[in-house]
Amino acid sequence: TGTTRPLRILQHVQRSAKQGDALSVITAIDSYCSKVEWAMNVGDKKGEILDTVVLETRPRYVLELGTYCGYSTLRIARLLPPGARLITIEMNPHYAQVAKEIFQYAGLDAQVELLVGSSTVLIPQLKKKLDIEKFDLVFIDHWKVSYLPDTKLLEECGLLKAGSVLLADNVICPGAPDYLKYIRNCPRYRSQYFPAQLEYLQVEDGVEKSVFLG
Ligand SMILES: O=C(NC/C=C/[C@H]1OC[C@H](O)[C@@H]1O)c1cc([N+](=O)[O-])cc(O)c1O
Ligand SMILES: [Mg+2]
Repeated sequence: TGTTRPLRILQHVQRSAKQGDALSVITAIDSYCSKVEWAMNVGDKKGEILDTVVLETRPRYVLELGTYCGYSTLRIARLLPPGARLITIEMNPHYAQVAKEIFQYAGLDAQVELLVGSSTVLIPQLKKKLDIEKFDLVFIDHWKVSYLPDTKLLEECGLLKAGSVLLADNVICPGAPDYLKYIRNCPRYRSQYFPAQLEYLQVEDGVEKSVFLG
């Protein structure tokens, strides 16, 4: 095995992290991706901003768009109270399989509901299929061209309420210019930019936190 980057990350986790210890899994992934090979996890610096937003939002219903290997899913899941629900959508079945194994290794697989498929197809099904009313927090980290259409879809499907928080990764690099323009000019949102760096690199990036006003 070890033929793909996600599989090599999983192998490193299984070799270096402590089973059932989510923080050691998070640390192992950051160590591997900063020293051995880069991967598109939100990373430790932007991850701390994510942690802060999760802790201050205290969400009951969380949606993540773009699971990849599950790094940010773990960062969120470890901070949620029992009874909270974390739904993560990944359209690449291989990424989803690796993420599932990483959740199991970290002991958080019961806290995470992983859906494999296109976010644009799955978002309109969430209310019926998963009995979800509204999301308190949405972490957006999938294809950058999908940020804006999927945000509009969340609005149209009535999945946001006054106070819902959107947190978008990579708004500078690779960038999501149409999303930024919309979310910063739409009167239904109050946005705040958190400058940081692209994961594991000295390149400028940041996350955009936007509160839906209803
Ligand atoms: O494309 C990025 N993320 C989108 C992920 C895309 C994958 O997830 C959904 C789909 O399965 C696709 O294969 C990305 C890219 C960089 N980057 O520096 O290229 C940095 C990041 O943090 C990123 O989230
Ligand atoms: Mg990202």
